[in-house]
Parts: sequence; C-alpha cells; structure tokens
Amino acid sequence: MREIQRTIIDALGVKPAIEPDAEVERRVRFLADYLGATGAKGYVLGISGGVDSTLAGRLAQLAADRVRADGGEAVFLGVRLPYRIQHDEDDAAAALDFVAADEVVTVNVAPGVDALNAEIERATGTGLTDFTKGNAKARHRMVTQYALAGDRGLLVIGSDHASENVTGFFTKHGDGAADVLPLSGLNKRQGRALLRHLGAPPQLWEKVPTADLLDEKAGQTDEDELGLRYDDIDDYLEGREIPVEAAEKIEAAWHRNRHKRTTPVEIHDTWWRS
Ligand SMILES: Nc1ncnc2c1ncn2[C@@H]1O[C@H](COP(=O)(O)OP(=O)(O)OC[C@H]2O[C@@H]([n+]3cccc(C(=O)O)c3)[C@H](O)[C@@H]2O)[C@@H](O)[C@H]1O
Ligand SMILES: Nc1ncnc2c1ncn2[C@@H]1O[C@H](COP(=O)(O)OP(=O)(O)OP(=O)(O)O)[C@@H](O)[C@H]1O
Ligand SMILES: [Mg+2]
Repeated sequence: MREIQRTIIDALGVKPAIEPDAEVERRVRFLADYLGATGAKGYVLGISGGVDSTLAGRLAQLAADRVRADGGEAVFLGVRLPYRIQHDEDDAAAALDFVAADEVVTVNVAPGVDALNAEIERATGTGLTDFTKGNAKARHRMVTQYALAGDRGLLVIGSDHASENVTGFFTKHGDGAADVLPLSGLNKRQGRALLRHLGAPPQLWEKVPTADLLDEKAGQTDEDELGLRYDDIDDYLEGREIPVEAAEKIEAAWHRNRHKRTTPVEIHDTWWRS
C-alpha cells in the first residue's frame, strides 16, 4: 500500500470490510446516546433522494424511535430543500417514504439564493457564476437546517462520509457544516450496503451520486465532476491498489482541501506550511 494511503485510511477510520448489522447498530446507538448526553430534542437533515441523506436520515429516525421506546423525547425532522423543481423529485419522494421521518417540511431554497444573487449583481454589476451559485445553494440549505434546529432544540446531521471527505467534495460551511456525522468512516459502497441492508428499494441504494448544484448541468454526476470513479476511491480507502493516476488525483485533492477538515487557520497553526 502507498504510504500516504495508509495515513489517509487511518485518519478517516475506514475498515476494509464491514458487517452491516453491527455498523447500523453502532451508528444508531451513537445517535441515540448523543441525544441523551446533550439533552437536544432530536435531529434535522435535508433529504435529497441521494444515497447519503437517505441512509443518514433513516439512521436518525431509528435513533429517535429508540430514544422514545426508552421513555425519552426525540424527533427526526426531514427537510426537502429543492432549488425550484428538482429534476429527480421521484427519488426524493421515494427517500422520504423509506426514511419515514416523524415530520417533513419543504423549504424551497430558490427565493433565498436568487435574492442573494440579484443583490450581489446590483451591488457589483456581476451575478454569481453557476459554480459559486451552486455552493450558495448548499450554504442556503445549511442556513435553513440550522434555522429549523435553532427554534426546535434539534441538532443538524451531516451526510459526509469517507469517500467524499477524502477529496473534500463538499461545500465548506455548506453541506460540510453539521453537528453530528453518523456516516463517518464509511466509503460509498459501504453506505450503499447499509442502505440495502436496511431494506431500501434498489432505486435508492443504487442511485448515481450527484451534488446537483448547477443550473446549467442538472444532475451532473459526482464522478464526471471529480474525474474519478467511486469504485477507485472506495478501493483506495479499503487499502487496495488502484491506477496510479487515480491515486495521485485522490492524494492531491486530500492535500489541497486540508483546510476543509480543520477549524479556521490561526497564527499558531503550522500544518499548512508542508
Ligand atoms: N488554502 C485554503 N485555506 C483556507 N481556506 C481556503 C483555502 N482555499 C480555499 N479556501 C476557502 O474555501 C472556499 C472554497 O471552498 P468551497 O466553497 O467549498 O468551494 P469548492 O471546494 O471550490 O467547491 C465545492 C465542491 O464540492 C462539490 N460539492 C458541493 C456540495 C455538495 C457536493 C455533493 O457531493 O453533493 C459536492 C461541488 O460540486 C464542488 O466541486 C474558498 O472560497 C475560500 O473561502
Ligand atoms: N435537493 C435537496 N434537498 C434536500 N437536501 C439536499 C438537497 N441537495 C442536497 N441536500 C443535502 O446536502 C447533502 C449533501 O449532498 P450529497 O449529494 O453529498 O448527498 P446525497 O444527495 O444525500 O447523496 P449522493 O452523494 O448519493 O447524491 C445531502 O445529504 C442533503 O442533506
Ligand atoms: Mg446528492
């Protein structure tokens, strides 16, 4: 194995193989125990129809069910957060069905994002690029989830996992901002395996990952944008050998996006000098 590969695997805590039953139990227990330790009233998460939020949402609902069965108080709030009309709305509906959240609300992020864009255009003479507007959509989803959490005493779940974290493929302070990460240490195929184990329909656990942030390329696949295949990322994180070009791409992204895995850089920090 490459030396840096070992370092990355250890830092992200990925196992070469998992046992779905035990992994589900460990993660549900973590979410339930954390509520007990903090006194928070439950969890909130945006449900997109993608693999990650379907899995994290179902685990959160199972945790809320468990806390209530033990006599506690807990609720899971699922949030639909489309930008206008989502092109894969049928997958989002299937995900909501499967997650079976205690409560669901829909907040369209388009009015907020479009107002920001219009105001920036008025102030500077130039609107946002499609790329930066995409990150603004992710941040607007974050603002919405924290607003709902704040008034209800809930904690915000993040859907980040090892196969996204390794390349920094998330919006800083957007979908990267959360209170609790129940999928940490899992790669993409392990996440799919847990979702399948939990009884999700193939439409959900087989779904092709998309950040779906661009107006001009609705549903662009993560793999197209990254120039990497999840199979290679997942193999790499399981300690397998992958084509050198792909390994080097992963390692360059890992290094380039270090700033996303830490608190804001301070004067006494030295990690960025190497
Ligand atoms: N060296 C450095 N030290 C400290 N801060 C640094 C920095 N370099 C950039 N920054 C800051 O970070 C910002 C750039 O980061 P960011 O805004 O995240 O932007 P960026 O990393 O350029 O873009 C986010 C990427 O994540 C993808 N994404 C986003 C959301 C969801 C998903 C998904 O999988 O569903 C994927 C998205 O498609 C895009 O490729 C800069 O504007 C700057 O403020
Ligand atoms: N249209 C949306 N509605 C609600 N939440 C969303 C939407 N788009 C993104 N999100 C939130 O942002 C998170 C990050 O998106 P990401 O695409 O990485 O995950 P996903 O859509 O759940 O899974 P996948 O990576 O398989 O597409 C989601 O898990 C979800 O919580
Ligand atoms: Mg997605």
